[in-house]
Amino acid sequence: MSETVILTRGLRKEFSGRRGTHVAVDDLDLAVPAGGVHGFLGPNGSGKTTTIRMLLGLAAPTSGSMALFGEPVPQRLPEVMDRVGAVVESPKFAPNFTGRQNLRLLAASVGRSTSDVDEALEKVGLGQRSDDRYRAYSLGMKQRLAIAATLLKKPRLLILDEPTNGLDPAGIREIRDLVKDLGASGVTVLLSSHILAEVQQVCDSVTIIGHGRLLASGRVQELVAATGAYRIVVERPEDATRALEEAGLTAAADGDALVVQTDRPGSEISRVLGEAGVWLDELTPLRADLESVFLDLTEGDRMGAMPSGEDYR
Ligand SMILES: Nc1ncnc2c1ncn2[C@@H]1O[C@H](COP(=O)(O)OP(=O)(O)OP(=O)(O)O)[C@@H](O)[C@H]1O
Repeated sequence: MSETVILTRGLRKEFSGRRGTHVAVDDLDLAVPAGGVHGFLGPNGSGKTTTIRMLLGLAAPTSGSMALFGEPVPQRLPEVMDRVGAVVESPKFAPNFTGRQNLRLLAASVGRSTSDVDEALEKVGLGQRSDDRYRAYSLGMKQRLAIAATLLKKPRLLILDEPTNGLDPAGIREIRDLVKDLGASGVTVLLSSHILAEVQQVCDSVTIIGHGRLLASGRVQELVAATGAYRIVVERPEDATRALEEAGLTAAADGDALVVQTDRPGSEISRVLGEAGVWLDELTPLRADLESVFLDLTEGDRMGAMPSGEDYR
């Protein structure tokens, strides 16, 4: 069985304010397996940052337990922190120094070499821009430098909290490609986001939360399992519709194709049509995408979390 890199059990965080107690994280069981990219998804205010802050010892849980690499945290954080890199808040870099100079300073303070710096800059693809001043960097370049800084210690777990926030589409694509490469290189990446399209393209597995509670967790392929519908293309749609209806199946026209809603296997459709002498050109199972799964699961949470009229993305 693969190692569980992040594990929480019954994790809870309450904030007390003038208006009483607010539960930001509620009985959360999180399990992130080693290797690949794990999406940590939820609408704004659902408790992602609070969970990450607790894992990193930046906030104290109200109750529950947490472990990183099997070691209880925060108790044993000092022992595991050299295996963990995190970009949670925007890191402070010197604006008049170049990206490379900033990283060299950092490397010197943590006992890393200039070749470690070069390697990290190479990995995040800053290339020649490494020698430009930090203040001239775009938001995406700043984000990549922040990731390069965490790579200096060659972490086995990388925690990125909404790394594409505020980036333009090109910047989002760059970070997405980088995260994908890092996951493929053997680093376990926890990627928090509320942008579904982005996560679906990079993540191997996901945890979806709403109002601090676990809503779903698993491999992306499993979460977006077949919806019980097939799209078929046949030469004689009228004959196909009739044959399917006689077999108790309904088919609705969808452009040149037909959509058949059924929980029966696709082979059944092909048998019914074959027996009626209608041959299939195409039969495709229709799948929900992660976005529809997410929207279904978090519908109530989004309504609670967002002021009316605001786009939660
Ligand atoms: N220090 C704090 N004091 C009081 N309430 C807080 C504090 N930090 C977070 N919260 C509240 O806890 C809830 C969860 O916030 P959190 O930032 O963890 O959500 P998130 O899922 O990371 O959201 P986003 O996607 O907007 O970053 C929110 O209702 C937030 O207002």
